[in-house]
Amino acid sequence: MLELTSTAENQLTQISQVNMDMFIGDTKTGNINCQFGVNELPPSTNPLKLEPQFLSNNLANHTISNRAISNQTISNHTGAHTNSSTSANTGANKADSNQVNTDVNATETKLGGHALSSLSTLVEHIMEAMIVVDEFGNIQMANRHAVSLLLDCDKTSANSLIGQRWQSYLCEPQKSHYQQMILESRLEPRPLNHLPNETTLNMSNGQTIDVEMSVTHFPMSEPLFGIIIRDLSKYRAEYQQLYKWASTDCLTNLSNRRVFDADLKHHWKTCIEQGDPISVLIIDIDHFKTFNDNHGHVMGDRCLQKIANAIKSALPNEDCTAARYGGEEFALVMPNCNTEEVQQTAQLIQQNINALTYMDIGLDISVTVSVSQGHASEINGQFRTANALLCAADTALYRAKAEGRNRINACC
Ligand SMILES: Nc1nc2c(ncn2[C@@H]2O[C@H](COP(=O)(O)OP(=O)(O)OP(=O)(O)O)[C@@H](O)[C@H]2O)c(=O)[nH]1
Repeated sequence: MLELTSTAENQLTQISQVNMDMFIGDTKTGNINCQFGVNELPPSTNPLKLEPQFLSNNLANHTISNRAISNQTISNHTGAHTNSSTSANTGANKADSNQVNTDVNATETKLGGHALSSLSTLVEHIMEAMIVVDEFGNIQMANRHAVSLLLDCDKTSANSLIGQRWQSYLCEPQKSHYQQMILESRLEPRPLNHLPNETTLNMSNGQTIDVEMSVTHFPMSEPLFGIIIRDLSKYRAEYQQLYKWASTDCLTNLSNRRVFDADLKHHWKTCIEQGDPISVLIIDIDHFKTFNDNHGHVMGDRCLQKIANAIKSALPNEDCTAARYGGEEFALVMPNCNTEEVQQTAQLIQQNINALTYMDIGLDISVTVSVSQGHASEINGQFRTANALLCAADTALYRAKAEGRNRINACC
């Protein structure tokens, strides 16, 4: 467990204090009071309205300062970090280390280094992937969580990200969007700030990851943006698993009744609005109670799975939904399908099911199963609601049963 040194603790206190001052500002004038260092803008000057000359000079100094501060902060913590600068204890690097500390002192006075070093400490210790970018999107600070996420590597130093362009990790259209927002935030006092948004990032290994990203504008003498990135891959995978469980019939892997009802409602609305036909087909296994009684429920379950596969393989296109409607009953929503097309699908289903054998599940070659089917189609305003269409298909099925089973009946 990493312990904060007293210096780091002081720095964190300072940044919270400084940030409060910065964000609260002068309530009377509306100006943001920025009190970072003696050479910075006077408190009454809005730090975002800077002369270009000042910005570029400041940026150059600031870049040095961040690297130096980052190195200094890291070297403050003995042994806890794997960073190239931790080798500063060896003789060869001692001179560099001293030079770094001198740089820090020089630039701290100029830029209000307390706030920057506090920010650097915050970035280093926060338990989220965090980077800080300048107004051009150049990464000025990064922590190990950010390296692990963006570079997909736990062993690389946080410095590997420094100087890279944050935009290169973004996908379009977000890339252009942020580019524009960053540019605008430089021209006028409209800080780029937002709560966590879902987006997709390009990783250095060429893969993409779904993340949640928030951006916080730090109104320093030159704008800095703190970006916190949270990997959503794990939550996405969990969500997809939960969605599958909530929408699929676990025995047959077809959609469940909830999805059927939702799809019927959705497709009904779309087809009616566009003047397209829509059909419903209901399929019910004949004498399934007898099958169960003769062969047992376990075999009955295997039979349901085989019938579901036979139905699935007869679907004319991916827009159609095949669902287990209940017990031994299945239903299809078929958008953009007229009476002829639903009749053809029903015939294919009947052929597939009549051709099934059950030897693969250990039953005799003589065992067969048939289904009865009823369908109805909305073409020219026959039905007022989706439910009326469903009821008509059910009535057609009832007649198919009544007329002897193993047949297809169309609603007329
Ligand atoms: N094995 C198994 N059987 C089920 C499942 N769901 C419903 N059943 C059975 O399906 C049978 C349905 O029986 P009935 O409603 O009388 O219908 P049927 O015997 O197919 O007769 P008809 O529909 O009139 O041809 C019952 O025996 C239920 O136990 C299931 O998930 N697994």
